[in-house]
Amino acid sequence: MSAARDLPPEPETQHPGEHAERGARPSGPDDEPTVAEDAALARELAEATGELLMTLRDDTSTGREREYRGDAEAHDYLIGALARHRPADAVLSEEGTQDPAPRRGAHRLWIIDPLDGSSGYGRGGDEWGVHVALVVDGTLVAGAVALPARGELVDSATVRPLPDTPVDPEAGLSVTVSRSRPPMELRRLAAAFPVRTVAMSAAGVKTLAVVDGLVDAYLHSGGQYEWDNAAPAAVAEGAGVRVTRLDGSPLPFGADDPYSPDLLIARPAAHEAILDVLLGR
Ligand SMILES: Nc1ncnc2c1ncn2[C@@H]1O[C@H](COP(=O)(O)O)[C@@H](OP(=O)(O)O)[C@H]1O
Ligand SMILES: [Mg+2]
Repeated sequence: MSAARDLPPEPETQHPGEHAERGARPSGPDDEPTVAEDAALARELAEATGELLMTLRDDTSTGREREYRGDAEAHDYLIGALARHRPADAVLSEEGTQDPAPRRGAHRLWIIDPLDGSSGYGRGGDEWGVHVALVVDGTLVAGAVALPARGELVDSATVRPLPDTPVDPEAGLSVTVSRSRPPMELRRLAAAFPVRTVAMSAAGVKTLAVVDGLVDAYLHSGGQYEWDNAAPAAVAEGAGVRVTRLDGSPLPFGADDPYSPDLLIARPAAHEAILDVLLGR
């Protein structure tokens, strides 16, 4: 037997859009749910949490109290539902404990943001969402994003593939960015080609703007957390949209520290054009 054959197998680095069969089981025993079943559960839970948040929004007055209750009640609902549907799985939630011990080394880890864009929710706007994603052995395999006030609900297994087109350097690119924390990299992009900046709140709202073909890219720097981008990244990759950090490396998922420094979510040609500028290629 050769030395190479004695080595343990390479860890899987598949992302949702790369599964040959969208329903394939990524790893683990045969009685585990398939990716399609997990994506369907993510969708069902994001939808139900969104309905809960819509009811709460209509029953409370504008402001911080609504925001806090939205965060807490959506978290409690999702934690309870995951405990019923997937009792053996670990969960990382924005509103949960930050102690990594209970989820460290988990085979299956749900990463949830029960209410992304909570300040917009508190104000009564429509730029907020629910994120539910699943990471298996460190690989993002499924996710769903609900934007209940906009009537949008997508999951990584059934999202419509986004067609790609070449970048026209004369026309430039449209890039959605955080309304409150726009990235400083915009200046370097604008020096290379025309950039139309579109400010939006909430990571799911910006990601779905790319997935729906309304803008070419979503660029963020200055920090975020895994719960902000796990489900959006899963849905984007399911649609054939590229998701990386600004240095071109994969986004981290399942680390002890859920901090996620920066990201670029863009259709393939736009992703390449933007990284060419940022990396000086
Ligand atoms: N610099 C930063 N540090 C930490 N979190 C950030 C951040 N910039 C954005 N985020 C988080 O990313 C999500 C989307 O932000 P934005 O709307 O500005 O794009 C928000 O999540 P929450 O609303 O769940 O807190 C926000 O808190
Ligand atoms: Mg968030």
